[in-house]
Amino acid sequence: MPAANTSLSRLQINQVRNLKGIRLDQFQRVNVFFGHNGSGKTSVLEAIHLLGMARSFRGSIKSLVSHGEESCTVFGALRPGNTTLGVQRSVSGEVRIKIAGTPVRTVAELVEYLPLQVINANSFDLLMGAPGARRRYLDWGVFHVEHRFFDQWQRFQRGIKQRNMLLRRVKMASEELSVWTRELAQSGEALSQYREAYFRLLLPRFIAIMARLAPSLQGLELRYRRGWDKQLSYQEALVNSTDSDLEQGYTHVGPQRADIRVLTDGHSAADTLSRGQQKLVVCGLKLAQGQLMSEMGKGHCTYLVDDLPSELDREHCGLVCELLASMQAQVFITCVQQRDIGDVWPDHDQPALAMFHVEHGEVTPVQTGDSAIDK
Ligand SMILES: Nc1ncnc2c1ncn2[C@@H]1O[C@H](COP(=O)(O)OP(=O)(O)OP(=O)(O)O)[C@@H](O)[C@H]1O
Repeated sequence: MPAANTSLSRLQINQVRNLKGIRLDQFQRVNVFFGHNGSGKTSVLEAIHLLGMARSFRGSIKSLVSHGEESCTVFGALRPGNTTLGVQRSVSGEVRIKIAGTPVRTVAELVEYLPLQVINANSFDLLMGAPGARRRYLDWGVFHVEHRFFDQWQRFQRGIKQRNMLLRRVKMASEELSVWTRELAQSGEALSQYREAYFRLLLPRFIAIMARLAPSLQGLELRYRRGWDKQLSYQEALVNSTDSDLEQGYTHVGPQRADIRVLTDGHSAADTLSRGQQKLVVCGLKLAQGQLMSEMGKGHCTYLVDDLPSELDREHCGLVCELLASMQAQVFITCVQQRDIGDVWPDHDQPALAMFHVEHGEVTPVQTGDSAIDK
């Protein structure tokens, strides 16, 4: 089992985009990567994501591997305990994962070691995208605080696949369909209860964080929808929808349709908020999850924040930094100029900052007192 409060102490990156062979072991709690466009800052975050999740947070594995190479590898060591993680992905689709030198078969085993929260341009999907993005967000949180959730989630995925296959095969309700309906009702109900319990804990933390991040945003609300009529049990809802399920060949109701609605004064936040306000809400959602995780004794998650200053004015960028600092989580953050984060990170937390200059795929640690580079 991973230790509760892990942080990355060493990182080795081979053949990830323009990062050919990088070794870093000077990490602090807050690690800022600065440099010009196209220098490789986001690729460093992607490499850490690969280490924690065995996949990229943008694009395919094929695009992640340096052009002309067959595979990319990331190796890291965690504090405390010096547990090592290693992930190799090849363009042919092969995945190799090692924990403490021992090969493991599933990504689920890996993700517990370095729980990651990403804030980047894709995070706007939380507001603007399809419900799947919000379900993944919710499930990330439930997975990391409720160890029984994953079994139910897997059971539900198996159940819905079977039931949908059957719906396409048979033309009318059958004994076999009733069996799979009952099985799905059980796992779906359990899955949904874990999500709802998690959401109830998350909501007040999100609201409190938003009051600090954007006090002028009045009437911000999150509403959870579980994916079927709230007056009915899941079994009842499935039975009621059997006819249309048979007609169209798939299961219409259930946790696979769950969603979180984000509202401001009763209006959809996606349609109402400015881009900067949307970014603050996204940061609030991600920070609330990290806070809840550590309050529940599950340790800190690690934040990967790509280009924090974009879309935010200096004051709001500073507020996000203050919250990140107060969480005591390890943070890897990118910006164009050193001062973009250096100047807004809270004074009292400056000793926790490490700066890295990224240029043409090379990463160089910079003394924080050093004014040589574009501060
Ligand atoms: N598969 C690849 N092989 C080699 N180089 C690549 C590959 N994919 C992307 N690159 C290059 O790697 C560089 C690093 O891109 P990255 O997105 O990390 O830059 P960045 O520093 O985050 O830039 P920005 O500030 O513009 O977001 C870019 O110059 C890009 O063209």
